[in-house]
Amino acid sequence: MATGKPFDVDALWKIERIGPPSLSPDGSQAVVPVTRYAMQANTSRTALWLLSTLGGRPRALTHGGEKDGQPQWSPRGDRIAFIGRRDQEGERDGTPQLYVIPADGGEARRVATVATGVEAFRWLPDGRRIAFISWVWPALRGPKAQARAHKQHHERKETGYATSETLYRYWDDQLPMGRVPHLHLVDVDTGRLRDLFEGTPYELRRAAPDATTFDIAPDGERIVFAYDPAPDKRVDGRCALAELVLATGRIDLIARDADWGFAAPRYSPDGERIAFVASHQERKHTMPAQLAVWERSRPGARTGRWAVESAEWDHEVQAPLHWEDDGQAVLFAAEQRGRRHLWRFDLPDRRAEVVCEGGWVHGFDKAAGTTVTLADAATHPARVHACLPGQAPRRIERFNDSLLNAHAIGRSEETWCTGAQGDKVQVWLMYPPGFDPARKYPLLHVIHGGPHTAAGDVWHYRWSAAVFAAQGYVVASVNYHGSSGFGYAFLDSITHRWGALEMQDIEAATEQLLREPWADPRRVFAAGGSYGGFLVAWMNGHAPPGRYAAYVCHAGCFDWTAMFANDAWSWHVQELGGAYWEQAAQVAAQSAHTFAASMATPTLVIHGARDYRVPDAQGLAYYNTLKARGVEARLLWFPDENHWVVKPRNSQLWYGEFFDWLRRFDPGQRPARKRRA
Ligand SMILES: CSCC[C@H](NC=O)C(=O)N[C@@H](Cc1ccccc1)C(=O)O
Repeated sequence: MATGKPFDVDALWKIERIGPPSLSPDGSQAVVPVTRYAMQANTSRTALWLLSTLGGRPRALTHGGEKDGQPQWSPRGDRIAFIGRRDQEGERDGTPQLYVIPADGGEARRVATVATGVEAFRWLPDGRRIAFISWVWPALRGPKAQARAHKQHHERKETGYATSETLYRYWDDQLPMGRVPHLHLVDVDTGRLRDLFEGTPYELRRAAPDATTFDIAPDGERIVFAYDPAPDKRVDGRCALAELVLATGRIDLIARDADWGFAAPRYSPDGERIAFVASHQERKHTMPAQLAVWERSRPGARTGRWAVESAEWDHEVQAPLHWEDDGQAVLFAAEQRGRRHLWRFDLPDRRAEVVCEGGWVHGFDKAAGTTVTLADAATHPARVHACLPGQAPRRIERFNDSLLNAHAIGRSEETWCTGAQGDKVQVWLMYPPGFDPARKYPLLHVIHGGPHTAAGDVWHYRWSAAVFAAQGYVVASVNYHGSSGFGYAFLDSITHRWGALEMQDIEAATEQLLREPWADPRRVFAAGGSYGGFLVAWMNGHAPPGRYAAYVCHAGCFDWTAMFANDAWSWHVQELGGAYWEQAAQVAAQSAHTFAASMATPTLVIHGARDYRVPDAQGLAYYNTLKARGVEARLLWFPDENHWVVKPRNSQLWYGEFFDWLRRFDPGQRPARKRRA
């Protein structure tokens, strides 16, 4: 018998969300950002916490910041740098800035005022300088000119955005007009700034450049970075690697191949090799990221050769990469059958082994033989574990234990069914707390997006299986054909034929689950976001009427032709097998809107106006189509949310509308509260 209160949206938002850890050089402490939300005020604050890997109690390092994020321990171990937006000496940060704080506590200090803001950074090995990313006007010289331009731009009265760029939006970001991401160097004690790309044609990739896009050599003399050499930057641009010599500013090409895309370079401990991820984009756009290593032709040389190391390993290597101290192996996370583990890839014998098992490993660090991981699972949010040499992993924080102990969370189970083409397809189930197979339960499919992502042993805030199950649903998440983590052939199997195999898999799971004694064929629902939203719209046009009692379509792709308005149009041209003006029939055959005439199942359509990945016109067109056809539909539209609903009060509304909608079409339940207008 499950004990505790039902796990609801309010409990979900009380969880303290832990971010990726950074270890002190001696491995004795980790620093993590922890975000707390206030539902009433609809706000959040992120503070930094120190976690002892040796057994001490967690300690708050910062308190004051609105959002103190991305903490990185300095190589000397004496201080921690982070990015925040704060008040200091009467000056309020207009853009995110770099701060340092003594590692044993004290006041945080702004390192410099960078008018154009700081995106991501890395310490240099001397512990006195930091390399960081800032978006700047490439033709201007010096921080003063940048500051003037930034002020002018900030104060302009016009709101229009004019561009001739191909890539001008990314997910929910409108890329800053006329600015590009440059690497900079700052002296932590003097605040002296230098734009390392000033006067060069170089810039980092424009699609969310982060700290994995560059690395600093162990001797502190060079920086390797990934950049797109094409004059016209695109979301699917193929990056090359180059190395900047700090003393002279010279930039040497490290690896460039028009057929390949490179990312996430990391120097080996001796600085003579660079590990990175490489994907053979020319062969196919779905080709996985593999582990590659570049090696100097002789010590200190500018030239070298690169080779793929993990070609025989049918997994996608996910950044960041981390060299083992002996230079013989590289650590990284990779998915496998609905879980994401931390792996160690041994270079001499090209073999991968799991070093920390998921759940889902979201972050890790390793120093002085100690590894820390940030990992969650379907039944609990992220936790931090430390693994000291020769010891079993040990949890080093208890941020959410008392909250979770007061609530009942259901059981999660990995099952399999026989899906499309006779292939085995994984299905994750989450049962309501106190599940009794002799009773009847509604079934709710929660369909993941991507399509090349996966559901699994992972905690979710926006699609919380724990919250859904607490309302009495058995939640099923099918890793349909196209999902990641099941090998390349499975991932690529849906290319140029979106919709068909995925739906066969979901239907196979429905069929199998309906054979369970607890299942009720009148109470089967399906909900999905983004590509999962596309699939529920597709199902609406293809599944026999009455098969599903109601759908929820969040940020769903409805019409692949109109999707040309999004930020990633060049990708889906490749996925669908052509552009709509060349392959009109092929594109239409994979588009949910083509089957509108068969859509008859009640649907709640949800969309955010600031979603540039799936523009809200997709959701509105779907909703309008259902209304025009006399199909019951409801629209939940957020003017201030993007692809995801991230504000506490909007999330509360989201879950409220979600459950109201399902209850309305559930013969086993009455609506919990009167429906709003
Ligand atoms: C490979 S195409 C889409 C890239 C991307 N995948 C990673 O998540 C994505 O944005 N997927 C969207 C849905 C979508 C699919 C195709 C084109 C645009 C958007 C998602 O499911 O989040």
